[in-house]
Amino acid sequence: MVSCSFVITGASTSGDVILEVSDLHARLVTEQGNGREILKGVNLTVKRGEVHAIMGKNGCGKSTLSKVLVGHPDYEVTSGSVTFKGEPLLDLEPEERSHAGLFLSFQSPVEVPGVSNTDFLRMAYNAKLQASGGEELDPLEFYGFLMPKLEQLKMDPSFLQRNVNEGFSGGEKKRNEILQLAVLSPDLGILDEIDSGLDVDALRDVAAAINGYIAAAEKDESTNTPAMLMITHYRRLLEYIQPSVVHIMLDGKIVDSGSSDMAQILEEKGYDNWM
Ligand SMILES: Nc1ncnc2c1ncn2[C@@H]1O[C@H](COP(=O)(O)OP(=O)(O)OP(=O)(O)O)[C@@H](O)[C@H]1O
Repeated sequence: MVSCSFVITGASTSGDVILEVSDLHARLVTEQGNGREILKGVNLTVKRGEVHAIMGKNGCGKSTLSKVLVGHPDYEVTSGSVTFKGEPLLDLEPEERSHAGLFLSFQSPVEVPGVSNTDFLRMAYNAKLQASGGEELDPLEFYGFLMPKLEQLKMDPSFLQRNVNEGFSGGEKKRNEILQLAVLSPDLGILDEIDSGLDVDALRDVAAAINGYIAAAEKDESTNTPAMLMITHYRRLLEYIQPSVVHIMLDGKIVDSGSSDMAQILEEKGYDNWM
């Protein structure tokens, strides 16, 4: 079993608070949503070097939380606050949040016909470099940057020539999300049900790719220590990637937080234990 407790030593920034969510309320502003409140007072503190898992019943607001954090236009924050790396997050545009170091993996990654994976990754990487005043990488330089990432994640280079997610299997799409994560190396990576729809082997491969990313981030002294927030329904993922904290979310709120044992209790007793 590949297991990794993501408690990073070495980097001086490990342990700093990276995300602070305080009494966050948000409602839907889509036509069908009818202004319904989904987040009803979420509190969450994530420090560098930690992996947090959020588990909760269908429809309790887990994905909404992740989308509100990245600034999805379907939701409006009605009260509460979020700071990211010590600065207010909610006034930033989605693109600015990404450039600030926030990354959300898609639950159902979209296909982008006609755009090769390499070009897509290079555009995303260069946009981030540009935003921080860095110099863009040309295709050759980017290739040199990308190849070690592929090796870290044990991904086949043939992935790069194909169009983004076009014809990819479910497991390949999820691994491609992890490749994007590794290229952008965000301060906080949010993985929304990265394990959904995967068979046992694909889950192991995706978990190994995440652990590969974590191990590389651990060694890389040139970047700040990142943190991860994983939304999942299944304990199985947490057997491969051991979280620092597990949160239980019910009806728009985090109602309990604890060690990874909580996922075991959840499996045995169900959500009734918290209702
Ligand atoms: N864009 C939207 N339009 C209409 N309803 C929405 C939208 N986004 C979320 N909702 C509703 O808000 C509620 C919370 O949804 P959300 O996706 O956050 O739940 P979840 O906890 O991630 O659920 P699951 O575990 O099933 O993925 C659900 O009732 C959902 O139908």
